[in-house]
Amino acid sequence: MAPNLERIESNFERTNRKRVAIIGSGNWGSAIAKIIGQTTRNHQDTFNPIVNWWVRDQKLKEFINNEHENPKYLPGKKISKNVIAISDLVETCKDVDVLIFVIPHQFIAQVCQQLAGKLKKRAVAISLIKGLSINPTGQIKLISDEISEILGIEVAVLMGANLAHEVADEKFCEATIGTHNKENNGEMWFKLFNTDYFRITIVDDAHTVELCGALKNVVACAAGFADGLKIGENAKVALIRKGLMEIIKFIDNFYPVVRYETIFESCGIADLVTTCYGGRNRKVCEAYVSSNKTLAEVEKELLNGQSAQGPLTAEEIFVTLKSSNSLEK
Ligand SMILES: NC(=O)c1ccc[n+]([C@@H]2O[C@H](COP(=O)([O-])OP(=O)(O)OC[C@H]3O[C@@H](n4cnc5c(N)ncnc54)[C@H](O)[C@@H]3O)[C@@H](O)[C@H]2O)c1
Ligand SMILES: O=P(O)(O)OC[C@H](O)CO
Repeated sequence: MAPNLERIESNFERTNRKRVAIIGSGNWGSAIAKIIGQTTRNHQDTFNPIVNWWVRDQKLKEFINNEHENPKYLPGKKISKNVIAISDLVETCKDVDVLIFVIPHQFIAQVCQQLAGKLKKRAVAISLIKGLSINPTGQIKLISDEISEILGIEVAVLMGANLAHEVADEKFCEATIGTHNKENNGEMWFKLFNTDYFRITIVDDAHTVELCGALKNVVACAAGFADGLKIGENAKVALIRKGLMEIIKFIDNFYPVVRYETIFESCGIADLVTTCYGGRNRKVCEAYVSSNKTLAEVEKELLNGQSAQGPLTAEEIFVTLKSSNSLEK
């Protein structure tokens, strides 16, 4: 660590300011690291500005700590020097008060299991992960619930119309934080994420926020198919509208907690629309339906190690619907 950073850190070690760790260094993880680098420096009354960042790959970690940029997942965007890449997961999260989970959803269980019993007692977390988990009997589980069960900590969620490359360019957007009780940590989450170009709204409706974020990826796949098949803009929008109705029906059925006003926040219709026009799920599914390649092949060719979450989520939902006899003939 550079000597000036050591000095800053030792000053803050003596205070109660919260230590933050980011778990995930992909496309969104890197855009978020850029924001958190800024907000923790801007709010040194609340946060220790030295942020731990889990970067699995050793070479990538070294490059990031020298150049302050993630060349694989977010090339050309500088991340502030107070965000320190660490390749050991447990070391990244040691003595940390606030954990930000931002990895593709298929890896969350194995990552959390490595951290079980090793976190600070009063740590809290937020999940930026858009996806679902499924248990052996075919029932879906929210990723935030999975994190909470494995680690025994409170978990909020952040979802929204947030294409990572636009956020990294500091183009204006909104995002929704879903909490279970915003009196608890709402102010802290706002300070940690809100900037002049990344505008946060907080709602006490974490389940709806998270389900909107996960389910819109499936509709985005359908939008990609529509583009690949060239069925026209009117038909594509009809599909998005019907997709939204399906999302609401699914939430009503499996998590009857839906608050309709939450659908009108950034996590709802806005994210659905942005993903169906500018997202990776759309792109991968358009290429898939226009070629003879498998989804895995097009994902590899187009995304360079990034992960489209929609196809996996579609599979998880299919299993859930089948096991609950909810599939329409
Ligand atoms: N990219 C976006 O525009 C965007 C925006 C909002 C939300 N999200 C959501 O954020 C989540 C993370 O997306 P992302 O874009 O940062 O990731 P990504 O799609 O770029 O995937 C790369 C990440 O996966 C990790 N990874 C690969 N193999 C792994 C393994 N075996 N174990 C653990 N981690 C592994 C890599 O280290 C890297 O952090 C997803 O749920 C996504 O839907 C993405
Ligand atoms: O690129 P996608 O399809 O994973 O979507 C990215 C974000 O979720 C858009 O908000």
